[in-house]
Amino acid sequence: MAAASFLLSPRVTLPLRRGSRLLVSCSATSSSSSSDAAGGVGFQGRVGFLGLGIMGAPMASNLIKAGCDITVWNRTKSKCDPLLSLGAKFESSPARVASSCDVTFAMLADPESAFEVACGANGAAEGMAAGKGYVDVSTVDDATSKLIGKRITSTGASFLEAPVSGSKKPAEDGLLIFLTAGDESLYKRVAPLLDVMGKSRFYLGDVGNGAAMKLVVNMVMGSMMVSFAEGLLLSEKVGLDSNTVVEVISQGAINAPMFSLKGPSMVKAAYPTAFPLKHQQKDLRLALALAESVSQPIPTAAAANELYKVAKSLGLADHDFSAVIEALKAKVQSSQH
Ligand SMILES: NC(=O)C1=CN([C@@H]2O[C@H](COP(=O)(O)OP(=O)(O)OC[C@H]3O[C@@H](n4cnc5c(N)ncnc54)[C@H](OP(=O)(O)O)[C@@H]3O)[C@@H](O)[C@H]2O)C=CC1
Ligand SMILES: O=CCCC(=O)O
Repeated sequence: MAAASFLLSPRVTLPLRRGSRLLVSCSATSSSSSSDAAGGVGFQGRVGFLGLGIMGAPMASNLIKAGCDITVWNRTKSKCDPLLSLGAKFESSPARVASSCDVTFAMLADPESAFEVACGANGAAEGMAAGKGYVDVSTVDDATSKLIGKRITSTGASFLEAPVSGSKKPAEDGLLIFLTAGDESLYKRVAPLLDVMGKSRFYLGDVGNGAAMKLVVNMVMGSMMVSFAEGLLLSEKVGLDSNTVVEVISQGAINAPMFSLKGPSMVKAAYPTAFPLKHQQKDLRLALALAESVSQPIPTAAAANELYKVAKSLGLADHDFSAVIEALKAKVQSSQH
């Protein structure tokens, strides 16, 4: 196959950075079309799910609705209740989930919580053993992912990192994009489950490549949002109608679903949380560290990160990341006084 060529389905091999190969597996199927009778989705065994926040809850919910045998745990136990009503089982710690399940997924807030839940006291690693699998779908840095992978595999179990692109609605609709790396046989084993929760999946090789891919994507997204916010405020200042700006952008070369989705509510200063601002700032912080590790300047992302930090200090951490526009508004006000 020519170096730059690729096929859309079902599997694609592309050259990977640093001389190795990138194996890309694409599934163009949606959750419903990929389901079959066996175990609901073609996966035999019990599935654990740790972390039932904005993303974890709908992902686990889709697995239950597809007929999977799901056991859940969440630090705040009350968030398990809607899943238990749908038929999930409950265990009282990550270790107990892992020991009672064949494969366990984790969707945690950040590197610290992902490490704690996997490797801390009563963590998933304590319930792991040969034949089991751990799939971490949280957004973390490559170093944390490697540490978690090392601890999990020290038990004889397999490890796959699989952060996702796509937010609350794609999680609800089973349309996420999985950026996986690590144990390839575990990747193949859980593919039917990924296909319930997502519209496509990429296998990127060694642990760390999935985390890096996710941070690159979210670095671009965080900077795009700041640029968009600047455009909306500038247009308002010069007397343009912001809704018309959103419409014009949506018809041109810089159209992005994110602008059309978030723009109308940003104009109304409403920020219903899909992707919490604190997580976007975390991803920019991690992307900056990734860039520093290879001496790559990313000045636009660095500037965007500063604005998200200001937004956090204004009490906007749990709002949607589009609330970063409020940090720009605050800057204008402070420069006028
Ligand atoms: N929202 C989005 O659009 C997307 C988010 N992501 C990433 O997915 C991950 C989860 O995001 P999201 O669901 O939005 O986040 P939420 O903040 O809604 O959920 C975070 C989850 O982590 C748990 N948690 C936090 N700290 C700890 C801890 N110390 N110990 C145990 N559990 C803990 C929370 O438990 P509790 O309920 O007790 O607080 C909750 O289950 C993040 O890494 C995020 O960057 C990726 C793609 C899109
Ligand atoms: O990590 C969050 C990503 C949000 C999105 O892809 O829309």
